Amino acid sequence: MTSLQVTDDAIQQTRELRDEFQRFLREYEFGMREVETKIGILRDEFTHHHAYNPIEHVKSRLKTPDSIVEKIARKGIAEPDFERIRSEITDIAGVRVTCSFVADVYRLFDLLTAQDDVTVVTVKDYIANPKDNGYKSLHAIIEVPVFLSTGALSVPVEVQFRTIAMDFWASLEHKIYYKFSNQVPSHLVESLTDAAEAAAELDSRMERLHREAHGVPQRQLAPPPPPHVVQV
Ligand SMILES: Nc1nc2c(ncn2[C@@H]2O[C@H](COP(=O)(O)OP(=O)(O)OP(=O)(O)O)[C@@H](O)[C@H]2O)c(=O)[nH]1
Ligand SMILES: Nc1ncnc2c1ncn2[C@@H]1O[C@H](COP(=O)(O)OP(=O)(O)OP(=O)(O)O)[C@@H](O)[C@H]1O
Repeated sequence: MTSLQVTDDAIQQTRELRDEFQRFLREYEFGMREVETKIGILRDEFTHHHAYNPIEHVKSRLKTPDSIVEKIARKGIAEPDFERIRSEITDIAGVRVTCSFVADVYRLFDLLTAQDDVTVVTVKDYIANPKDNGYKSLHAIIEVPVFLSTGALSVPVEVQFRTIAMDFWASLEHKIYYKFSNQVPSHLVESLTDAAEAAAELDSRMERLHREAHGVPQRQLAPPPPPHVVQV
């Protein structure tokens, strides 16, 4: 049996790499918390001043080290260092905002991205342009400042805005793909696409109902995205 010789130097280097990785992830956690705070303030302000809460729920997640490593491999990043990972993987910090209605999705997006300290990096409007499988959501990579003892840092955060119906569909679709290890039988793929249409129809009906009940003028459904939205 061969014995593994681990030198003190190697142990020290491994510890330093671990510490650096933890520091790296912490920056994203801080960025995520900044965005959570911004969304929380918008929700509270809406609730108090407009007697209406456009947000159903907010879910945040920090990508796990395993998921980061898997994505590095998938993207074919040959010699990953922290700088490379920072520039290539922009969804290490993620916040998902689930809204009641499609109009609220765009309203929240506008209110968040109009803030002075928020920089919009990319926007993918999968509501105006759903994916072939029927996936709908509005995605934005934004950068927010984080103030550390060493100075200010700009941290990218992926924010996904969607309705409850879109969220329900996406979560089921994700589970089905996981269950079949991405080899989903074609009849299920078709059913999922049909279900996405049914979810979109439900969104429209619920929004119409809501507007009628509150005496709000009906809007043209499937509105043109705001001018600063980059189409996919
Ligand atoms: N359930 C489900 N989620 C999706 C789908 N497409 C995108 N998403 C979610 O949205 C995230 C980002 O998707 P995109 O904005 O299209 O990003 P991308 O083109 O995959 O680019 P990378 O993030 O660089 O891989 C994914 O990590 C998922 O969380 C889909 O078809 N089904
Ligand atoms: N921006 C986000 N906000 C909140 N949750 C998210 C966000 N993006 C993904 N998630 C959720 O986090 C969980 C794990 O995601 P993970 O980082 O492993 O993969 P992913 O981001 O969905 O995909 P990929 O690795 O292709 O980017 C899943 O349940 C996913 O729905």
